[in-house]
Amino acid sequence: MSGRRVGFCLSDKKRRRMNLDAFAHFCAVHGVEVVEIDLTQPLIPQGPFSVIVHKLSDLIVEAEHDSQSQQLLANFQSYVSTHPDTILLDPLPAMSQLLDRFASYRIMSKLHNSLRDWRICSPPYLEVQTDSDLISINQTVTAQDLSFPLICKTRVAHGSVSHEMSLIFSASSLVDVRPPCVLQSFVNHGAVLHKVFVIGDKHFCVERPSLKNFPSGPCDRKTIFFNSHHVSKPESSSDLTALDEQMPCLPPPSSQAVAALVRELRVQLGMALFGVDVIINIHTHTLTVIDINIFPGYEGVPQFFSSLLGHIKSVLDTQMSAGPRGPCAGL
Ligand SMILES: Nc1ncnc2c1ncn2[C@@H]1O[C@H](COP(=O)(O)OP(=O)(O)OP(=O)(O)O)[C@@H](O)[C@H]1O
Ligand SMILES: O=P(O)(O)O[C@H]1[C@H](O)[C@H](O)[C@H](OP(=O)(O)O)[C@@H](OP(=O)(O)O)[C@@H]1O
Ligand SMILES: [Mg+2]
Repeated sequence: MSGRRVGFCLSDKKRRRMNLDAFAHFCAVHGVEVVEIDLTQPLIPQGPFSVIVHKLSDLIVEAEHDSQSQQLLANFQSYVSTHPDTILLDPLPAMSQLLDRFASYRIMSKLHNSLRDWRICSPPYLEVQTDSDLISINQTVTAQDLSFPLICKTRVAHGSVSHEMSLIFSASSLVDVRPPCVLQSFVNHGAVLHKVFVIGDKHFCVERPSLKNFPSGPCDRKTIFFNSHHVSKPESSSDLTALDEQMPCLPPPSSQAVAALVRELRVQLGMALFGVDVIINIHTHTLTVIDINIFPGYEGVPQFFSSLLGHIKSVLDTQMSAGPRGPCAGL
């Protein structure tokens, strides 16, 4: 596939985490040139690009309050809009919806209906927008059928702040809620998380440590504050992830149900590179979706490089057979 230049726009952290240098070598062997895009420089001289793979989540979040980030993002958006034949993985509007847990949790809550046959759901949750929402929050928790413990997550879904969470065990501890955030019913799942990593029409399931079970219902226990990156990384191990009592092993999620979930989310999100966090309810064995991530780490997926290059080739082949057209989404 000669003459194909794939631009990458990643933070330094993400570039190191995905080992972009190694991916560039892998692609070069297969006749694809990988180019790192410098957003601080004019983009046109750096192009042209057949595909741009990016994770601009940090920049989009920073652009909310930083003029320099706003300018960098505007430059990128201007380049993309004036180069409709450059395929974006993934489209910025699709990515932006997953930066906001209010938006991503609305998508998750619809899965209950669209995937009813597969008994897939997501936990009841509550959007807490402002401090004034806290005045009636106890009544709202009850009215929205949430059950203690509750897990409290920031509205912002990506970036270092987004992983600071808390477990709230009773109404009296709702004073620990810091809006804007979501409150989600905690679902006992035996301290096992199933990460579903999606790359185009492929997906890979990876088991990870997870929060242990807690007694259902309100209890007089102090709020637990934790960072999710200390709970569900491959090496995570703490009092929070060690079960207090033995329990029978749960069956893994059905591969057909996971495939149905991925198919539905690919359509709902209009994205190719995302992760879905799934747990199995220990009481109902229901497949429960608790989180969706933009361009995750794909740790534990040895096929990541070949799958990503395969997807890049497939979207280019599709574009080639369709001929030049307007703004392209990298679906
Ligand atoms: N509703 C829930 N019920 C039970 N456990 C939960 C629930 N929500 C989150 N958790 C636990 O908290 C961990 C972090 O939650 P979540 O994935 O929403 O955070 P995150 O910061 O978006 O994580 P990441 O971005 O690393 O995927 C999960 O891996 C799981 O162990
Ligand atoms: O934009 P951020 O840093 O929040 O993206 C995170 C993402 O939310 C997930 O935490 C990823 O972890 P996995 O879901 O386990 O892949 C992180 O990937 P990692 O390679 O940095 O652990 C992203 O950074
Ligand atoms: Mg998660």
